Amino acid sequence: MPNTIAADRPSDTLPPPLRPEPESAPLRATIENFNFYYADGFHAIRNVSMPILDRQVTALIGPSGCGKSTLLRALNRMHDLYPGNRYEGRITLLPEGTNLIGREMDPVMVRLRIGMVFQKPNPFPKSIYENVAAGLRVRGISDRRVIDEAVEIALRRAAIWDETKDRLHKSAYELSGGQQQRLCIARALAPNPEILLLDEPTSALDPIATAKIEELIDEIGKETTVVIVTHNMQQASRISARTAFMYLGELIEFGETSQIFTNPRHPRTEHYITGRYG
Ligand SMILES: Nc1ncnc2c1ncn2[C@@H]1O[C@H](COP(=O)(O)OP(=O)(O)OP(=O)(O)O)[C@@H](O)[C@H]1O
Repeated sequence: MPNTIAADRPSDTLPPPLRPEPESAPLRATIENFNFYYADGFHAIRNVSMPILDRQVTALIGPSGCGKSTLLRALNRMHDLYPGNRYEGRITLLPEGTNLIGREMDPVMVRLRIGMVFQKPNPFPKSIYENVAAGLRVRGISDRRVIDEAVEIALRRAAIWDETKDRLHKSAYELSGGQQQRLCIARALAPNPEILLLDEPTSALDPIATAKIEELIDEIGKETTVVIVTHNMQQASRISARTAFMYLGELIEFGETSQIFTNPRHPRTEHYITGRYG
């Protein structure tokens, strides 16, 4: 029972985190020696380096409080909405090589390029159509035909076109929770984000709505780079190509999802996926 032996060891005798192996698959971004400090000085992310594969789904997993959401929110500079938070290191968007956390990079521009969907569906108090059109209007697109087309494409990609095409001008609040979350995914997809961030997008949904969103993420991930935070390990194993396991702000292990779940190399990863803590 190697698990038991490892679990009984004092934590400071466990091996150090494993550095990710070099990737041969095309990359959309790289995170290098990334540290994040909240305004109160708390060092929430500790020297994380990992790749983000192009047009694949990358899952961030780990016990509550390990820093998954903090890392995700760094990718679109959400932390800049609160003064005093501090980034260190580099997050490079490829192929152009822009440092997303560089001082010269306007956080508002980053948020326009990197879309995000939150845990609870949060449609605007507007029509279904206007929710999806909102991101296009912010980017200065006003041609009605262009917007009509983009709204339809985004609703189709979010697998909610059939349910909404006859009531596009009705309030988004008339949709069910699962439909509202698919609408939020459509809203995030409409401007063609370079990366789509999903922060536990199914945690407020029932199993049927969850299954629909998982199918959807699987499809979206074929064309768009997706990073998802999830507590649900079955979800991570079903929909992601790569998994990053975090613990106390550190990246303990990163690898192919099948390897992480069937043959984890670090004892902490093994303890987590076998349900020893979390
Ligand atoms: N605004 C903040 N100021 C200071 N510390 C914070 C702040 N927000 C989060 N933290 C701390 O940062 C650490 C990481 O939090 P984070 O929300 O990223 O974890 P998580 O892995 O996403 O957790 P969960 O799965 O519970 O959502 C936690 O210790 C948390 O208490």
